[in-house]
Amino acid sequence: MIEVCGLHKQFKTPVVKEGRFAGLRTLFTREYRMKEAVKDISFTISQGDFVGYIGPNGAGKSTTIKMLTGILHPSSGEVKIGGINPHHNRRHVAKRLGVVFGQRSQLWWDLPVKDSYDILAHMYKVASSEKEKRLDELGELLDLKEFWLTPVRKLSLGQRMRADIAASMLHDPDVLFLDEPTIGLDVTAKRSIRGFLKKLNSEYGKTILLTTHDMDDIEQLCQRVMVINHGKLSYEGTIGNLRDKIGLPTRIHVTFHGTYQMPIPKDLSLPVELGLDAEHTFQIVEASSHEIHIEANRQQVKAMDILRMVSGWGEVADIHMEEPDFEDIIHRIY
Ligand SMILES: Nc1ncnc2c1ncn2[C@@H]1O[C@H](COP(=O)(O)OP(=O)(O)OP(=O)(O)O)[C@@H](O)[C@H]1O
Repeated sequence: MIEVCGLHKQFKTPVVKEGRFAGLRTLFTREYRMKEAVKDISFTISQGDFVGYIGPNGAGKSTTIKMLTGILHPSSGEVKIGGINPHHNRRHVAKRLGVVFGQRSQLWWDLPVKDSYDILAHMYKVASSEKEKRLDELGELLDLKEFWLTPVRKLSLGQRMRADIAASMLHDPDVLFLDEPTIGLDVTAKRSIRGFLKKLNSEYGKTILLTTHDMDDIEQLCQRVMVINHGKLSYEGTIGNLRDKIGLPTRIHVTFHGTYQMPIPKDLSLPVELGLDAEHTFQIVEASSHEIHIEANRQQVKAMDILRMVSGWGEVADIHMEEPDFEDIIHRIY
């Protein structure tokens, strides 16, 4: 569905002079600096995939999305959406794409929301009956009707984002590029947008590429994640594999009925390392009269093996596993 091969983007910016008449001298300068925003990126996204595209500020995410939509021309490399190059046939590809830039609205600021939809439907040549049908459906799903006739500038951020997402769906595209659609939203607004995006993907089969700094968006929505850093892809795969790759420990909390007997003295200062054998080790990081907390790298030791061992120490009442926090994992790779 989306094929990206050896994508590069360089920006040429004038070197800004310092000192007196700097602006004027910069204007006439012939000195430029090259900025490589995207370096040799290749990936494929299949139909119906929901992929997260993450990376620190300035990593090259928006530049990539702009190249995918045909807004920016790559310095080299190729993009194909449904087999078509958006730079050779932008209009054709635009019909299949819905795009939301969370930081910038595509709606007309002073017009009521519905008027913006009329203009967009006209631009995309959506028939009137089809437009009404789609607006009915989107209005219902995104709860738009309460602010249908309100000018865009008077909407709350959450309402504006819902209105923008609906605008991107008016021509019923099969691919959606969403650049930070939950930025600045409160918990309830985020939940409502996530619920809608989940539905679009699972029930309507839309292919979605999502850029976000909110790791909950990624965890709750994406089957796959791509990490970009300094313009290069540094990881592509599932969130689970990313966890394993980074090797942050899983925390296992074991509660016993009554007391338990560890094979080490309880007054020993913790953490202490235990092992199934020399290579398969885990750590006891906390221990109280009825409870122990264990940290283990699940690539090295299976949780079941640990549980088998601790069940020999006493009667296990409850077990709770805490996977490493996704924010921490991402922090490690940035
Ligand atoms: N039009 C431009 N001219 C010059 N440099 C640019 C231009 N657009 C982006 N850049 C530079 O390219 C790099 C990548 O920018 P980009 O906006 O793609 O990052 P991003 O990953 O989307 O960041 P953020 O998370 O902050 O939105 C940055 O160093 C940015 O300053």
